[in-house]
Amino acid sequence: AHSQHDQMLFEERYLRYICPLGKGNFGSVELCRYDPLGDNTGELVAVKKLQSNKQSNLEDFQKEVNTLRVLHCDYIVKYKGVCYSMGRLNMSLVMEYLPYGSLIGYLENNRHNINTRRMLLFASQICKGMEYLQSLRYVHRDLAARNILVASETLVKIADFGLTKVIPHNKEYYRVTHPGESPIFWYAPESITESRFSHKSDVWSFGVVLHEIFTYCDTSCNPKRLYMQEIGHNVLGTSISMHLASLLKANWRLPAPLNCPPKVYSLMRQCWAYDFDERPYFSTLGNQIETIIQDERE
Ligand SMILES: CCc1cc(O)ccc1-c1ccc2c(C(=O)Nc3ccc(C)nc3)n[nH]c2c1
Repeated sequence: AHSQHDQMLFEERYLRYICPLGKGNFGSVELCRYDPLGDNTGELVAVKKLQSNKQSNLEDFQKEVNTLRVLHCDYIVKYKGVCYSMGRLNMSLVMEYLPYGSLIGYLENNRHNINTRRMLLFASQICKGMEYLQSLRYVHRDLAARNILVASETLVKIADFGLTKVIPHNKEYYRVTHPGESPIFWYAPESITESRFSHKSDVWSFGVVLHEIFTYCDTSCNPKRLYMQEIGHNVLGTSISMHLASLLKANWRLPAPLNCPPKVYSLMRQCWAYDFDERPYFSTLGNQIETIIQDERE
């Protein structure tokens, strides 16, 4: 059991704003120091302010907190608590601060001293984090390098559970009614065409994350750009997602990244099996990655 202090309540008056951490994918996230002693010895935390306190946002926010509160895994960004301000009208989510930021920036800025083994280490950690999420019947639905944070030179963690859903016990998948702004270039075919999300659609997205890692998140060959080159930039008529779905149905896949070991590209292709039943589980993916790491060591 976890002691009560785990669900810490952060008092707004001790939460010192330092700087913005990025508008990006997480909503507006700020770096703060929680400094009750007022001597700058308090811990650094990442704080996401709840957008306008529209009732719907409040419910979504509460859902995100409830999702996060139960997650305890070395490869998932730790939930620290909430901060209420203006009475209980406004809420902020307080998470552990990861000092190296998103995996995208880290790979782009450090590509010259990141070798295949470190890339595979990151991949195996994401695999373990996803295996843990699945054990709780969570489907992440937005697994992408932008949602992976770097804790240290040898540790990455899965972040941003704003889209995570729990699969009902009597079903194998989650159907989304309001796809909203969808990251379709990370989506499995069944997610594009039927809004069907499952552990196996997360596996598809993991394959795209592998591709991002082995291209050092180079914007010149990111998934969206490669797919759009193939689809053609001046597509009219049917929506881009329909073009993408037919491209995948025709068995076109993202090409092997430069210098990507064949065994790693074969892992990606397994994740991109059109039929979700043929895609591997995160457990088998993790074992295959460990084996490749061993081979790289020899
Ligand atoms: C609170 C929002 C949230 C919500 C959720 O559900 C899961 C994770 C997070 C989250 C999002 C971002 C961060 C960050 C960071 O952005 N760190 C950094 C460090 C250095 C640089 C340059 N940029 C950036 N650290 N911990 C973070 C937790």
